[in-house]
Amino acid sequence: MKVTVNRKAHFNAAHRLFNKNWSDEQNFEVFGKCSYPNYHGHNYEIIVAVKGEVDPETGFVMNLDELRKIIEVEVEDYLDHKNLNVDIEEFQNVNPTAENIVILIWNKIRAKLATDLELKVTLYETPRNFVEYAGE
Ligand SMILES: Nc1nc2c(c(=O)[nH]1)N=C([C@H](O)[C@H](O)COP(=O)(O)OP(=O)(O)OP(=O)(O)O)CN2
Ligand SMILES: [Zn+2]
Repeated sequence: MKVTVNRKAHFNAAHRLFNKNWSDEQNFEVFGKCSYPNYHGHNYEIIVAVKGEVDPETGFVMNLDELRKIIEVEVEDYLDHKNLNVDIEEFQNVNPTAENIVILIWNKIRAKLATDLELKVTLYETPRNFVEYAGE
């Protein structure tokens, strides 16, 4: 019997969505206001869902305090109050869309979890725009 444990977190970050090979007009056509050159910010919310068997000795799938610490180091310390285009190595040549941000977060958390645990990350870029990634 598998159970999913969830932990919410948030970070604030600035970004600009654009393709460097396109003109400002082309970028505005595709990315709209998100392509403005001087960046803009979002209050990102995440839900980290870890699924696995309940350990009969602890009653835990995993200790949520351990998950809290992983998120703090891998997500909050890494992304909070950063300019994603400028400060984050992975976005030097990759557009920091919600899709690409959730993949980055998933990869960083995945590397810290036991292999028998399943992981899904949900990222809210705005209260109405959100993406999900489970490593498929
Ligand atoms: N597939 C994607 N589409 C869009 C992304 C994205 O990351 N992936 N990102 C953006 C913008 O960065 C941003 O999310 C849009 O912000 P905003 O216009 O404020 O979004 P809302 O729809 O929530 O605002 P409303 O008030 O409802 O207009 C765009 N597309
Ligand atoms: Zn944006």
